[in-house]
Amino acid sequence: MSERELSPAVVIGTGLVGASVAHALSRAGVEVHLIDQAPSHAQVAASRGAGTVDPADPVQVRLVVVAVPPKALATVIADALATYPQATVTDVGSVKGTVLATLRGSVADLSRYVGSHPMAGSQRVGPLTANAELFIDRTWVITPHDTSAAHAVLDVQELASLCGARRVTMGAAHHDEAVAQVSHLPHLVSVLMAGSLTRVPAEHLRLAGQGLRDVTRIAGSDPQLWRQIIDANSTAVLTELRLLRDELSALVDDFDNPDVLAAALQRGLDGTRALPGKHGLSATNYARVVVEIPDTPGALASLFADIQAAGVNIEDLSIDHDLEREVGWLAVQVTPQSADELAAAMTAAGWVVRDREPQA
Ligand SMILES: NC(=O)c1ccc[n+]([C@@H]2O[C@H](COP(=O)([O-])OP(=O)(O)OC[C@H]3O[C@@H](n4cnc5c(N)ncnc54)[C@H](O)[C@@H]3O)[C@@H](O)[C@H]2O)c1
Ligand SMILES: O=C(O)C(=O)C[C@]1(C(=O)O)C=C[C@@H](O)C=C1
Repeated sequence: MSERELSPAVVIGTGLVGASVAHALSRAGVEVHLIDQAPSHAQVAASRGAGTVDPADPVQVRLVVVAVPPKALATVIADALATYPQATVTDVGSVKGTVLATLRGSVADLSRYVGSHPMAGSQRVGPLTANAELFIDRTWVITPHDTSAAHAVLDVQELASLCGARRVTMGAAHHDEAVAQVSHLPHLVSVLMAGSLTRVPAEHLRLAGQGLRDVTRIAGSDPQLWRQIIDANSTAVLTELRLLRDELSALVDDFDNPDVLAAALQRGLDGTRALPGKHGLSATNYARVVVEIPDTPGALASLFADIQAAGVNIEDLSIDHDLEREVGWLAVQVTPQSADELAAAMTAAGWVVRDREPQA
């Protein structure tokens, strides 16, 4: 149950993020009403247990979560503030400053509005891709403004907590500068890399391994949504793009100097180590144990049961699929001290352990 009363809540925009919030709130016992410009999206989300499409009594509503594309945010937030007179209104948009500026120009009293942004999502869209676990242990940025009421900030903090996220509070402009660096520039780099594959012959693409898939996953996102995100934060993104262009130019210009390449590779490694690890703690060096799994129903469940029986804590995991054979590989990341023990237990349980390697 919720520490603060957020019930009943309304979620407007029931795609990936909105429906995921709705699932998480419903699971926490909050009564959730779903609204979407495409009624079928709200119906699909409701049929999967995210809430109800029955309308809420507007005066009873305590919380409204707006999860529509960036261009529509300011209008929908302003409408929600007018329609639900007692509710705290938040949004989950990827950019905060431009939305706040538009609202300041159109809404007299913004005290019940507090922006927010869960740093979790995927390259997919729509209610079928939603899940209640999306935000667990992920960062949820809360961006109060100078006239946000304290109770509204507490409501949004409670929302993030009910979704299982770690809260970070900062101003809208600071948020936008940060996400240009950690989300929007990475997105564009992934897009440029994936775009370059359109000139690579198919026979070469067959050689692609997990590395290329890691680098290009987010380029598979909805171009329309991302056009709106980048447009809404264009000044900060352009600053980052220019810095990266200068770094790329310096590498190209001095490419025959082995020290320049060595420095670039080392800097990349330093960058990966600077990233916080699980639960926001500093990055840990895990070891990877890679186990082959047949592509059959129940194989993963029985593998997880054997890992649990071995008593080893999984820190992270990923699955890679063989393009030719009907198998996949589950790479389980564990502390270096547990890797030998896990590899031995897996082998004893009849699994094929392909690799056991320390990870930088
Ligand atoms: N995709 C991500 O990884 C991610 C992560 C965090 C935040 N966000 C932000 O969340 C918001 C939603 O993104 P998403 O990925 O869930 O997209 P989505 O396309 O899955 O969902 C958007 C939903 O909003 C509905 N919609 C559009 N205009 C509307 C309107 N005027 N009124 C009511 N409903 C409307 C659409 O029909 C759709 O169901 C965006 O602002 C995005 O910046 C996205
Ligand atoms: O695709 C993912 O894994 C994401 O988490 C997407 C991601 C991100 O860049 O971190 C993308 C945009 C959102 O505003 C928040 C999250």
